[in-house]
Amino acid sequence: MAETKALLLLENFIDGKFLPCNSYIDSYDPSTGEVYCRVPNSGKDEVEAAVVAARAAFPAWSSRSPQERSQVLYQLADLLEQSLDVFAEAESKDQGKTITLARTMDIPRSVQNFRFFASSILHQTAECTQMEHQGCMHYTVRDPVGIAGLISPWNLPLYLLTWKIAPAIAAGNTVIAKPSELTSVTAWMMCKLLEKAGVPPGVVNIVFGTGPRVGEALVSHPEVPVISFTGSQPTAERITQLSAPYCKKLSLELGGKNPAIIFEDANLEECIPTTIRSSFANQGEICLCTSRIFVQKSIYNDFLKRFVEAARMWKVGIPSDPSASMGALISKAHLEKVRNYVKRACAEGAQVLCGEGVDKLILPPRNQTGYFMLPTVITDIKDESCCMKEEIFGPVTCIVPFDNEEEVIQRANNVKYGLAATVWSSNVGRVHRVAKKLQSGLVWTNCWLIRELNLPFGGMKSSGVGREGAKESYEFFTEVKTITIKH
Ligand SMILES: NC(=O)c1ccc[n+]([C@@H]2O[C@H](COP(=O)([O-])OP(=O)(O)OC[C@H]3O[C@@H](n4cnc5c(N)ncnc54)[C@H](O)[C@@H]3O)[C@@H](O)[C@H]2O)c1
Ligand SMILES: N/C(=C\C=C\C=O)C(=O)O
Repeated sequence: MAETKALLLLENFIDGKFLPCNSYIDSYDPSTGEVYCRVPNSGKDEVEAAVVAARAAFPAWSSRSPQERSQVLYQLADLLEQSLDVFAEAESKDQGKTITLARTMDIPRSVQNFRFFASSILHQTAECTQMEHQGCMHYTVRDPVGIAGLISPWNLPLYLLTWKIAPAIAAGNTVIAKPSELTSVTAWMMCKLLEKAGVPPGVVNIVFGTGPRVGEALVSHPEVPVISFTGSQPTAERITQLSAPYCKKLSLELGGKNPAIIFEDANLEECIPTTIRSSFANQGEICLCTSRIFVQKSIYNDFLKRFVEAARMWKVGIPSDPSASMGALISKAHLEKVRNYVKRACAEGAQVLCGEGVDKLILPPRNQTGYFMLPTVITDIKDESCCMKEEIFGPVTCIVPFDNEEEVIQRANNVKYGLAATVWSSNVGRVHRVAKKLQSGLVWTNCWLIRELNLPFGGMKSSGVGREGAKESYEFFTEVKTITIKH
């Protein structure tokens, strides 16, 4: 681990080698607000070097059998798992999330991403049809696209980066990945495992830095025909514009304004703790987090009281505290943005029942400059309010009453996003009916964030374009060809 003046110094990883950069940017520890790491401020030159390496590595890597590539992915998964604790500590320090979440979700899921695609690549099949009246058969073949550009956000750094790297290289592509400049450490640590896992130089290249500099250089490079992006909607718009002249293949996984719909026959013993988690896990910084809770009128007051009591028990603490439920938000700017939403809601006449501006946050002296915020519950708020329409991406959730099924479906759908929803009811017919009518790429009923990696993941409307999953990622990272044989 290279360090200068006690700061962690990251390097780009290109062609199997760690390379210094001409300039660096500061990266902050969200729990203290202090600079603790320096991240390469890469640009066009670094992307060019990565393209040269990825291009050279492509013929040999894409010619390997799926079985051979699969073995490499399994090796990488094992190595990552052997270092689970150090990766979890690094992710927690870099991102601000609790060590418990990093240890039980982020890093195990990163390991699982490699194992899952190591397995699923062995089970992909082609299509074949007959046209007997014309004496023809038709079949498809798939080939890796080439060099894939992978751009990921700061909220689930290694989890989301490996969710892209694993399917891309399993399908035979070589990749250039750009993690968020705010959370680059675990991606850099992973590079140290690649050689031992048997990943040849140039197959995985990682260039660090900001979106406008290195992200745009990657998206605009003519030799990178496929871009998989997870992040915000405004950035997706920019990426779409930049890649349009090259007709690039794009996968866009974007934000959400996710509703929870709670009917009067819901099992509140399960619903309340799960909805607390779906609202506040990872400081509310998960694209799938609930931020609008619709509760049927007959149980509204009871729900509100119990939910606020539970929110007050959701402990905010320093990320390394294993008993903390919530750590620090990602940055000072983001904390300000989230707080501003609460201020705007108050100005519109909404009530803040707990959290920001109501309860006192107690932190050790060293962490008082960190980016912490209490879980915040807002009510008496109109559906048209910015807090009910825009993605806040922080520990803020709004609770409103509803009368009936038809009304709540219409209100839940009345936002530009369509990523994830939860429905709580013990009436099986209603659960199916409502799930079908929601404009949402994912609907969890009587649960949240139970992931089946085989099935399509992604959003409708402004929440994205395309899906990720066993079949979907394979199709995205390959080009299909239809061959007709006349006999
Ligand atoms: N749907 C999903 O699966 C999913 C998952 C996680 C996060 N998200 C969304 O991501 C957002 C939060 O992440 P964020 O703040 O890091 O998003 P962001 O769009 O600011 O950044 C995401 C990535 O894009 C890069 N980037 C920024 N500008 C760029 C540009 N002009 N060209 C190329 N790359 C650029 C960033 O450096 C970063 O690596 C939220 O909207 C959240 O909902 C969606
Ligand atoms: N892509 C996935 C989750 C995204 C979360 C966003 O913050 C996944 O579980 O595969």
